[in-house]
Amino acid sequence: MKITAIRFAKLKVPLVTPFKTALREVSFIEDLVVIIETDKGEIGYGAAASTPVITGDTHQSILSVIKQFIAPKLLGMEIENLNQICQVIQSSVVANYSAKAALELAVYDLWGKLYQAPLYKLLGGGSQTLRTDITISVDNIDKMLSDCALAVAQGFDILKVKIGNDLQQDIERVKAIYQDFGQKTHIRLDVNQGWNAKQTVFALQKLESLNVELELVEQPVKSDDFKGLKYITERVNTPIMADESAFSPKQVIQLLEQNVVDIINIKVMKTGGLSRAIEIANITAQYQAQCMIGCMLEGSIAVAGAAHLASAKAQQISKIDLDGPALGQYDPVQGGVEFNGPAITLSDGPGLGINSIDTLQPINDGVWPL
Ligand SMILES: C[C@H](N)C(=O)N[C@H](CCC(=O)O)C(=O)O
Ligand SMILES: [Mg+2]
Repeated sequence: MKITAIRFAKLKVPLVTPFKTALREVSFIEDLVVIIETDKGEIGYGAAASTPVITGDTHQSILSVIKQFIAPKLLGMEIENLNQICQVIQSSVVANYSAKAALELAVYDLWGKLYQAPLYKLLGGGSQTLRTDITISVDNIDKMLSDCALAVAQGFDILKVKIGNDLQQDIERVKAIYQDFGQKTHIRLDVNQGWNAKQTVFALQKLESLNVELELVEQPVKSDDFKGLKYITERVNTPIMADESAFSPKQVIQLLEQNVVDIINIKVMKTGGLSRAIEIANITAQYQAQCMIGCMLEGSIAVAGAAHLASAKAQQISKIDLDGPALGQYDPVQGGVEFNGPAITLSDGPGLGINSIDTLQPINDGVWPL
């Protein structure tokens, strides 16, 4: 099965409530969809989110990097040579991880179709169902409490609470949420780089002294502040997780080798797809460190890839933050992953298991080669 062309489209889904973090605020899930065509008539789906404040990638940059630097090298390649294709994708250009992720996802989808098996089975096998947390956007305390109540009513028992835009208010937000929901849910915090090291130690020691039990705190300080992360990890009992600091296998080795953090958040938009995500999951296992599979605010095409990986790598990946599609008003993708509250069910169809996609908006000039 040979790669013959690549098509591009956009997919836009309105959110139930605006997604607000210390880094950005958005009201839609917007994916650039990549469709790889083959000489056998099979197509593979991949997708990428635009998160310039985290990856530096936009839909425009993803599209031009694929067309200009990567796609010309993929034309004619055999899907059965999966590792070789991933190597070409990874080495065609530096960085641009979201572009690489979208392409790798579509290639892995086709690999499953070639062997007529769901991806999680080809990757080693695992459970067909997973449980995700849900994100609570940073907002005023009343809105955050009502969002938590809604999430709990929908069956979620792990809340990923966004904070990081005001230290004192953040402490009050966490205290209020813990008071109302701390007994019935696990609470994760994601600061999205909003604090510095001393502020983090102050806030977490304060919360610990009040017996506020947090499952983990994600990326409290700037992505390049490894010294700050280590300073925090050495001074608090709450587990510290790296997100924006952990893109590459090399960074993950440094983070774990030097005891900079306790946990790693793997996202395919940061690793450049599944091949490096697998590599990082294996590295965390070597260090006997825990890891999470996470997502950007992205729809269910890319999340399906991450979910198949999480299923097959359940020994390494113990925490799941794949709630992107659950935050949308609807899911235009049929097959793939199905959400029912916190439960994610993987399709048993081949590859990612996607059957069809509604409301795809083709992009002008969005076919390669033209
Ligand atoms: C959606 C997911 N639960 C999440 O919170 N991801 C964020 C980044 C999302 C974005 O800005 O698109 C994270 O873990 O930092
Ligand atoms: Mg994060």
